[in-house]
Amino acid sequence: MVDADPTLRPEPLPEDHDRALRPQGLSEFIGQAEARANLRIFIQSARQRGEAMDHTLFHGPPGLGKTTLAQIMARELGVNFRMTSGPVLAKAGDLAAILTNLEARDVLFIDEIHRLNPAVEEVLYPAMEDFELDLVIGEGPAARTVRIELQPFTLVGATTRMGLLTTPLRDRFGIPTRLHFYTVDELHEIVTRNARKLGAPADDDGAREIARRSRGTPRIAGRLLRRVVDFAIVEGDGSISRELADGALTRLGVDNLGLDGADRRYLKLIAENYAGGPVGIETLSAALSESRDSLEEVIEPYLLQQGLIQRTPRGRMLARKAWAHLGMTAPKGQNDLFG
Ligand SMILES: Nc1ncnc2c1ncn2[C@@H]1O[C@H](COP(=O)(O)OP(=O)(O)OP(=O)(O)O)[C@@H](O)[C@H]1O
Ligand SMILES: [Mg+2]
Repeated sequence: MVDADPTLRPEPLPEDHDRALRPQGLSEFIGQAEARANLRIFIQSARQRGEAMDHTLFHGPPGLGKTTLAQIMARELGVNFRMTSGPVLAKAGDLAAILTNLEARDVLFIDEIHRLNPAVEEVLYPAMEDFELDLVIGEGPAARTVRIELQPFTLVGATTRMGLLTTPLRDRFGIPTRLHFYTVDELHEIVTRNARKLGAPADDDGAREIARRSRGTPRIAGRLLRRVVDFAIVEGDGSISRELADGALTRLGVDNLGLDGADRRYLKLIAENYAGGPVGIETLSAALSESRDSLEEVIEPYLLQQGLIQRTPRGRMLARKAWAHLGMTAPKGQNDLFG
């Protein structure tokens, strides 16, 4: 991962904490039409009943708006937003401290909820189901359990790995919501709006060029836009045309499908060293010095969605489109597999 530009990966960077570009309400949130329409109903119903909204789980690849939607929910419900994450909650007591401080109907957001420690997860079950906390006080023979009543609250969980959630946890979410990659049109709208907010207007083709090369992901669109704005200010007239966007993105190593160095290295490895596959994920992970998790969570979802690779029981295989994209010819027999 030496030559990959880290600004192109969808992991949160400090600039995400700059809230300038984050949509504040459901009506400002572009895309995810189905999720948005359903949330609107559930939020309004909870408000009319004066009750805590049901627990909600957002799952999908990084950078699609899980955290943003959780914040929007709290704002639209008119309640406090409390945020923590699976790996941060080391002990049951850490979670208990947060739960006992919630006010009625608050939203508690737990990011990376698939990484909860099992002892912490145990505490969460009765809290989610009955708004109760069973705490063990003291140690040894003197230990006793006390039950604490909690205020009704809404747990919003987010995960990039739905498959790693335990069944009892998954079953306690009344509103499981899958987020999908954005269409180019949706990203086009997001880029156009954000370019205006950043004071560097993009024309239609300029915004579309950035949208096309953002891997279906608003976080990447935001990052690429900021870099293109830099080029527009320093080397252009401060506005974004297709030529300017294309030049800037190419210099950033983002190709015309939106793939960056890490994506291309993944594809090339399978092409050049494994004749197009199938090759196991552990082998790829070792050869690329990338964790299996980051291959599965960050790199592969978009390659799969684009039809560049396929997952088979025997491993990953390049699809015909990937050979064409790499400018290479598939070995004989390969094309028969992918019509
Ligand atoms: N629908 C949208 N419209 C405009 N901007 C969006 C939208 N969704 C997300 N964004 C922007 O994309 C960035 C990433 O969103 P967010 O942090 O919510 O993603 P996430 O799914 O929580 O990612 P992760 O899985 O890495 O935590 C934010 O800067 C946010 O402002
Ligand atoms: Mg997030």
